[in-house]
Amino acid sequence: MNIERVSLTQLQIPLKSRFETSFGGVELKNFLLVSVEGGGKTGFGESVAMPYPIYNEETTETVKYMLKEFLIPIVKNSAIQHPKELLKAFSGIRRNNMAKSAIEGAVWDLYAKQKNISLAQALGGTKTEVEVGVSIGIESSVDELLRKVDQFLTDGYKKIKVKIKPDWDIVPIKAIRDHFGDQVPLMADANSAYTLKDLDILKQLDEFNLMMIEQPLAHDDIVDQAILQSQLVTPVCLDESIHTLEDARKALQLGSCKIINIKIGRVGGLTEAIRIHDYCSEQGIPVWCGGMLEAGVGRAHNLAITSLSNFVIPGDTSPSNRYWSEDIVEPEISFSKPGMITVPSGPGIGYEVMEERVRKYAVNEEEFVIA
Ligand SMILES: O=C(O)CCC(=O)C1=CC=C[C@@H](O)[C@@H]1C(=O)O
Ligand SMILES: [Mg+2]
Repeated sequence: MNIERVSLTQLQIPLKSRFETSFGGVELKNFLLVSVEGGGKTGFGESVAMPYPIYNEETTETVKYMLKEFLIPIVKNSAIQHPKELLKAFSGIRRNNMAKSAIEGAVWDLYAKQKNISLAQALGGTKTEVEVGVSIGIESSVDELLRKVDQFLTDGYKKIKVKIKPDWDIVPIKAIRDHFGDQVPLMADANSAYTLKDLDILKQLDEFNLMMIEQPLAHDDIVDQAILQSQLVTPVCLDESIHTLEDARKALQLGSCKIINIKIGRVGGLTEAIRIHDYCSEQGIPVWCGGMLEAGVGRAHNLAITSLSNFVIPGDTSPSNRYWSEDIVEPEISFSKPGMITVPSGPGIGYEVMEERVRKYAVNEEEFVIA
C-alpha cells in the first residue's frame, strides 16, 4: 500500500447534552482524528478513547503517545500490502487497542479509497441498510427518561438502551415497561456497576423481558458473569470484558454471555472486529455494534462494520444529530427511513470530512512523513 503521510489532529467538540453513565459523564468530546495519505487519497480514523481512563485504561493522551512513539513507526517500517497485516504488525505491542484501532481504521479507509470501493465492501459487508438503536444515559428523573424514550420511539429507533446503576435500575426499567408496554425492544447497560452481591436485583430484571443486560459485572471479569448468566433468563451481553477474539472464545466457552457488543476501538480495529464477528456467527451468537459517542468518522466506521451479516441486533449507531449540533462529515449521517441508515456505497467511509470544521474544532495537529 502507498502510505506517504500520517496526521493526528486533536479535536474538542461539545456534545448537545451531557451523557451520564454509571462511571461518570461526558460533555465535551475530546478525541484524535487520524488521517493517512497516499496516492492522492486520504483515509480517516477516529480514536474512541475518552479523555479520562473511566471506560477503559486508555485516554486521548495515551492514544496520541502510543501512535507517535510506537504505532506510526511500525506503519512506517512494515510496508504493508493490506490493512489486515496491521493486526500482526501491532501484535508486539500489548493492548492499547483504541490507539491501534484509530490508525488501522484510517488505513482501511485509505485502502478502500485506493481500490475505489466502499469500506463496507472492503470488510465483506453484505447489508445495504442497518437497523439503529439509541443509548440513553442516566437521566435526572424518571419523567425525563420517559420523555426521552417517547421521543426516540417517535423518531423510529429500533432498540432502546438505558443506562442503569445501583438505585437506578428497577425503577426506570419498570417505568418504561409500565408506560410503553412489553413490545418496546428494551435493554439495560450497567457498565460494570454491579457485583454478584447484587444478584437479587439483577434477577428482578428478569421480569421485564429485556433483550439483554449489558456488562452487568466488572470490566475485567468473565467468571462471575458466567455464574450470573446461569442464574438469569435475560441474556447477558459483554462489552468492556471483550478485547480480542480469544476473550470472546473464552467467554462463550464459560457461558459468560449470550450476546457480544463489538466496539471496533475496544477490540483493536476492524480486522479483529471481523474475526470476532465471524467466530460468533459460527457459534450462533448474535452481535451488535456499540458506540462510543463517535463523531462522523467513527460513526461511518461503525456503519461499515454493521453491514456484516451477523450484526443482527440494532447497534448504537444513531445519526449525527443524536449528539452533535454540527458533525465533521458531509452529508450528516441521518436516517434513510425511521430507525434505518443506508450503508454508504461511495469509496471508503462514504462521507466527506469537512476540512474547515476540523480546523474549527482542532486544538493541535502533528504530521509524520512515512515515505
Ligand atoms: O455512542 C453511543 O451512542 C453509545 C453510547 C454508550 O452507550 C457508551 C458510550 C461510551 C461509553 C459507555 O458509556 C457506553 C457503552 O458502554 O456502551
Ligand atoms: Mg456498554
